[in-house]
This record gives sequence, structure tokens and C-alpha cells, in this order.
Amino acid sequence: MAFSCTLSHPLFSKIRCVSVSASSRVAVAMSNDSVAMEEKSSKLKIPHVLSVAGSDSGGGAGIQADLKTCGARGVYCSTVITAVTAQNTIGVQGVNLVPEEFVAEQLRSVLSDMQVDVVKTGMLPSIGVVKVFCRILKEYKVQALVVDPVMASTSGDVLANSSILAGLWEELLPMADIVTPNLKEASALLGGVKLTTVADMHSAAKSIHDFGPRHVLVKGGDLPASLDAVDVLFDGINFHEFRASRIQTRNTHGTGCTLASCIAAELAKGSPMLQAVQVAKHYVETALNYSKDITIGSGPQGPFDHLLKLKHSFSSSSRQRGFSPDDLLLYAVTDSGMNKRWGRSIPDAVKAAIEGGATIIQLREKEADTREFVELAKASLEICRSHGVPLLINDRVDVALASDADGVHVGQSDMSPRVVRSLLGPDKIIGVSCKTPEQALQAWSDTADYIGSGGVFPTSTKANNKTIGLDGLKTVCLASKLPVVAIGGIGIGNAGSVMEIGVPNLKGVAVVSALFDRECVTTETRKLHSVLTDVLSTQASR
Ligand SMILES: Nc1ncnc2c1ncn2[C@@H]1O[C@H](COP(=O)(O)OP(=O)(O)O)[C@@H](O)[C@H]1O
Ligand SMILES: Cc1ncc(COP(=O)(O)O)c(N)n1
Ligand SMILES: [Mg+2]
Repeated sequence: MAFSCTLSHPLFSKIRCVSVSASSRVAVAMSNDSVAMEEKSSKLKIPHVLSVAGSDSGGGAGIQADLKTCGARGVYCSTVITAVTAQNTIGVQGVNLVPEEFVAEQLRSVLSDMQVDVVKTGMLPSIGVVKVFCRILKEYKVQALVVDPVMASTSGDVLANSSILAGLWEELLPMADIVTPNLKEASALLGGVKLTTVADMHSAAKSIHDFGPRHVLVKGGDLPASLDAVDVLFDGINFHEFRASRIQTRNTHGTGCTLASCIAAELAKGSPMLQAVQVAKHYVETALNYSKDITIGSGPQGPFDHLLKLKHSFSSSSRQRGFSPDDLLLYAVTDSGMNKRWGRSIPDAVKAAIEGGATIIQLREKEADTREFVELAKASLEICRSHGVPLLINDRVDVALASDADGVHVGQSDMSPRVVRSLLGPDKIIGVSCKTPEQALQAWSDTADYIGSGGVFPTSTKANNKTIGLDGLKTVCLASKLPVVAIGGIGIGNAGSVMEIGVPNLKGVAVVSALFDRECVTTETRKLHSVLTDVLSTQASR
């Protein structure tokens, strides 16, 4: 049966809602059709966490943290909003409570229909909301309940006052599979005891366990003078300490919400509790470390980056822009053998080439073992980033991932560019070696960013490599929808003639021996750079 109501709270005074009663929905859910649908949908089921929490306008904690965390951990997240807060990095400027009846309605909407695996609570701002939540949750079967007993924001502003404590003690905690108080919340739950050491955290966990939750995790983010960030888990029999290095950062707003929702996400995937806490702890540490330098807002408590992504666009040393075909102009490909012969490390060779004007670097390492290759890539990447030059890895997608290089160049017998794209994501650069028009078209439909075409001339770096000559290069360029870099036997003497074949998508030349099998890489790169810029300015003046 449908009915409409006007919500009583000032926040919603103008809003009318239309709803369907819970009982009619249960009846529908029991029909044969929906049973069949349920069976079908369970085959494609994604783990599902329901977050019951407050909205943080600043986006770092509360509902927003839970949504991002679940998203980052590959888990679906539905939401029941208990309060709307006006919050930023300075503090909490206002709190507007959602009426209890409307919290109840949201709960029923989600729980009656959406196959929730795990429920996670954050800000439950009043005893009424705590009671409504407990009453309704008992009507539905879920796999686990994670309770983050939020009482204050990190800024010290009150989000739920001590009047909720009775509801926690008597109703909520006995239902919880895990409760995750910080030091202040643990102290409040225990009537105000002082907690200042890890030993205190152990005894607090034990005492809170007496209220009935299956597990208690006392979080030590605010433990004074502790080098590590230590959390203590008690499962009713054993204690487990989780330690992470304490990240020096202002961006700790929302760590508690994030930890709890990550635990919920891992439980929803089916992990046992100990493993869920371990993963969540590691996730928070990684996210904090990753975003320790980002600056959002001017207050003392910044949010961090749940998606481990912002660093790239905020850090001044990172690439500031996406791939541009003009990056292909002077494409330097390192060769470990040659550099070794001339007594250079790969990072030194990279630095020298960039100083001479290389516009993109590819590391082609056929000799180094994997661990060494990753280290070489990381060291080279630091140099490339500080000059705004993209760094690609030849063949090795794993090395590109491990080093966070800007992309990969693959050959026809390496991993398909489409698979590489699925592994590296939309922002990385993917290049493919192509000798024929068909291969060039395939590279485009496989989502590559550019193609390397050759060998144009015979070369010592690839024995038995069929050359395609300038005519072959031109044919491939004309067919290609992607920008092209020419490769194979190209140096200062012939780069001009290659660039002058007269096709607009030929954007540059890739060079190995002409730069690295020489005594001074910077000098040779500079010479080649001036040949190429001469060609470009002649072409521009035509
Ligand atoms: N600077 C930090 N470095 C590493 N981990 C931290 C840091 N601050 C907090 N944590 C971790 O973040 C999680 C949330 O802890 P805490 O800040 O105590 O809770 P809350 O955010 O609820 O106040 C815990 O696992 C804690 O150990
Ligand atoms: C809406 C809302 N919920 C929870 C917190 C706690 O944040 P923290 O994780 O920093 O203690 C918050 N600041 N705002
Ligand atoms: Mg905190």
C-alpha cells in the first residue's frame, strides 16, 4: 500500500515522500517470481555493506568515507543517513538530525530488498536512533554487524552525546560482531577511565567485551607518544596487537570510519575477523601514507585519499598532464648492455638523455632480474617525474605496476594491449610495435595510445628483425589512427629523412644505439634534438 507523509524535521519540512509499506514488500518478496529472481541474482552477487552513518560535507569521514572505502575495496555500499553535518577541515559547524522515523524508513527500504551482507554503523546521534536501529536490524538476517561507536569528530566536536551510552551498553553492543572504539570512546564506554598505554587498551578491550560484542578493537590512533599506531583486538579469549608505522600527516580525518567500513567490506567478502582487521589496518596505513602530503582545506585535520589516486594530480613532482602525441618526438630507449659498456647506470643514462632533450623514455631491460628492474624503474621514474618526461617500461606490465611507471610498450607477441589496459587502467600510456596496417588498426581497437613502427633500417639491437624501410613506415602511418614513432636504425644522420616522409601522424623517432652506444649521451641527444626541431620548424613554415 502506498502512502505519503510530510517529514516533521525542519530539514525536511518542505519535502513530501511517497512510500510502500514494509508488509506489502515482504509479501512481494515471497512471491515465486521474486524467489526465482533472487536465485538468479545470487549468482552475480557482489558483497554488500550497508553503512548507517552521518553525512560529512567535507567528504572525509562518515557516509562519504564508507562509500569510498567500499568502492576502493570492491564492495557495494548502500547508505542510511542518520544526520547531516556541516563539516570541514576546521571542525563541525552544524549538525542536523534525520528524524528517527525516516532513519527507520531508510533501513527498511534497503534491508527488505537489497541482500545486505554486513551492516556498519557510524554516527548514531540519539538514543532514539540507536533503539530504532536495533529494533529493525533484528527483523532482518545479516552476516555481521560492525559498530564504530562514533561520539566526537577528531576536531573534538560532539556528534553523539553520552545519552546514547545506555543504548550502546544494553542493545547495540550485544548485537555487534565487532565494536571499534578509539581511546576516548573506549573511555566513555567504561564510564570515563583514563587510557594512556597499550596495557590500558588491553584491559579496556576486555572490559568492553563484557557488554557482549564478539570482538573489541580499541584503536590507538590517539595514543600519546607512541611511535607506532597500535590497535588492540580482543576476541573473548586472545588479544591481538595490530601495529602500523605512525604516518606523520595532518590528513587523519576519517581514519576511524574508514577502518570500520574496510573491516565490514572484508567481512562481506567472507574473510574471518582477524584477517578483515589486518587488511583494514593495512589499507588505512597505505592510504594515509599515500596521501600524507595532499592539502585540502586550511584547518588542522585534513581528509585523506581513499582511492589512492589524488597523489598523482596533487604532487608537484608527478606528471601533471595526460599523454600527448608530441611526447613521441625524441623517444629514448635504454639498452643495459650499451650503458654497462660505457660505465653508466640506467638512471644516469636516463638523466643524461633527458638533459639532452629526450621527450619520453622507455626502459628496455633484457638482462636485469625482476627485483633489480623494479628498482631501476623507480629510480628512473623519480628523474623522469622531476622533468615532466613520461617513463615507459618495455614488455613488463608487472614492473610498470610495481614502479608506478607511466606506461608500457609491448610487442606483437607480448600481452595484448587490451589486457594491458585492463591491468594498468585508463590513465597509463600503452604503445605497441606494428609492422603492418592490420596491426596498426588492431592496436587502435585494443585501446593503445601510440604505435612504434619499424624496424625502419637494419639495426644491431634486434637481430633478424625484418625491416620495413621508409615506404613500409609510410604505409603503416597512413593506415594508423594512432600517432606513430619510427624505430630501427635511426640516428642523427637519417632522422631528418624519416621525419620528412610527409605523414602528419608520424610524431617522432625512437633511438637506442645513436644515444646510448656513445660516450656522451647528453651531447648526442642534444644533436638529435636539434635535427628534429629543425624538421619541425621547416614543416611549420610550409
Ligand atoms: N598517523 C597515523 N598513522 C598510521 N595509522 C594511524 C594514524 N592515525 C590513526 N591511525 C590508525 O587509524 C585507525 C583509526 O584510529 P583512530 O584515529 O584512533 O580512530 P578515530 O578516527 O575513530 O579517532 C587506527 O587503525 C589507527 O591505528
Ligand atoms: C559524519 C561523521 N561521522 C563520523 C566522524 C568521525 O570521524 P573520525 O573518523 O575522524 O573520527 C565525523 N567526523 N563525521
Ligand atoms: Mg582519528
